[in-house]
Amino acid sequence: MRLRNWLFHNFREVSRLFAFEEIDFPVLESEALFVRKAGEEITQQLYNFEDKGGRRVALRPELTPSLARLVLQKGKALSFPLKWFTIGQCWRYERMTRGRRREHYQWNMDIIGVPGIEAEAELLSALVTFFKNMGITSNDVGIKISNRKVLQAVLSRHNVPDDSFAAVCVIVDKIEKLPQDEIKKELSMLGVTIEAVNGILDALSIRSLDELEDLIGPESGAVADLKQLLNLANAYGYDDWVHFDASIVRGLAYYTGTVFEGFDKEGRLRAICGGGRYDRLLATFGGPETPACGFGFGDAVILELLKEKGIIPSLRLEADYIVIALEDHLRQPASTIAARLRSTGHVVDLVLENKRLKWAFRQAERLNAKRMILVGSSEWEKGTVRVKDLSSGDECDVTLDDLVTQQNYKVS
Ligand SMILES: OCc1cccc(Br)n1
Repeated sequence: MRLRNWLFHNFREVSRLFAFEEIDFPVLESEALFVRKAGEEITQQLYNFEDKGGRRVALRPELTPSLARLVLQKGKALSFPLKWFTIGQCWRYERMTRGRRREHYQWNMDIIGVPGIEAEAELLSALVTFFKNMGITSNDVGIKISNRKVLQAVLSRHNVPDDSFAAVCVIVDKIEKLPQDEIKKELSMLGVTIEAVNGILDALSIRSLDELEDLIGPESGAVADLKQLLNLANAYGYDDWVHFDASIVRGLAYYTGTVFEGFDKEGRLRAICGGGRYDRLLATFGGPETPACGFGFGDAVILELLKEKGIIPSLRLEADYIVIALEDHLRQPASTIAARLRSTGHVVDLVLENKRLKWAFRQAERLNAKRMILVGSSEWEKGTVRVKDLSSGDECDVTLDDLVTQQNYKVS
């Protein structure tokens, strides 16, 4: 929990810095929100069931569809653009034999209502800010960016029907995970000719925007968008973090334009985060055409990376005081002392049972307590308590008022 809270605090800090509003949605949604026909792994592993009311429901596998539903539900009450973020638990149903987690937490930031590439540039800046705040450099992590319009241009050149586009993207996203003949087989099952498949593979191997311009020309706007995105990256000061890479398509069906993916440069981990533009999603839920883009950032890979880099701080509990009544009849004064110290903002661990002093010293170590307050009858009869500094061992007797106001005494 300390690790998770530290990570989420950093997610929240970046979201706050970018003036994004936190939102939340139910973990349990109507199954229909996630049913899509593009063959995505995320929809094939839906943690879905029928509830006692006979409803088809699912534990959400991602957050973006819920966001789209909320935007539509709020409708005219919203003033665009929306800059929303959330951190939410997501689920999938994996066979346990695969030994993979069925739940994880995802940080999402989304900008709704901005058609321009400025929205993507802002989201990428948030990602880079997060990485830098965590002590990660552009030598450790990069962000590959591309645009699905590249694939769209290639497919239309080969007369692949538009309604296969999403399914083709889902298959092409697996290009580095499956053998090439498996990819070719799955694509040909979609009616993609072998010429088209080779056209796709050629396009994905492009590594420069000039090459891309030669291949698809200026019509789709992909080259212009990517050039402007790289210019904005330079203006923000994160150009050394982002690279055009045509092989990036991402595996979610609803992306329509820019796509991006954070990766570790040692190439040992799965994608750290990913996102893109999804201008059609709200329309598919019956809403108006609404430009939108966002990213998802899971809690698993980033923690693996931070552990590998050895940059997770020691997340120790830090108590100021541990208070112990040395005899049972002193329990009430001990409670009064703890309450008075806490009312002035001090972190106090009050020993609640009859414990030996040896136990209290071990507890103090566990809590990294700075001082111990020993409430003993002879001191208490004189209106004082014994304060012991747990690093120097020095101690002195102090009245309760001096203890709370930290005046008229010094124990180093
Ligand atoms: O990123 C895919 C995913 C979705 C839900 C739960 C888990 Br674990 N992983």
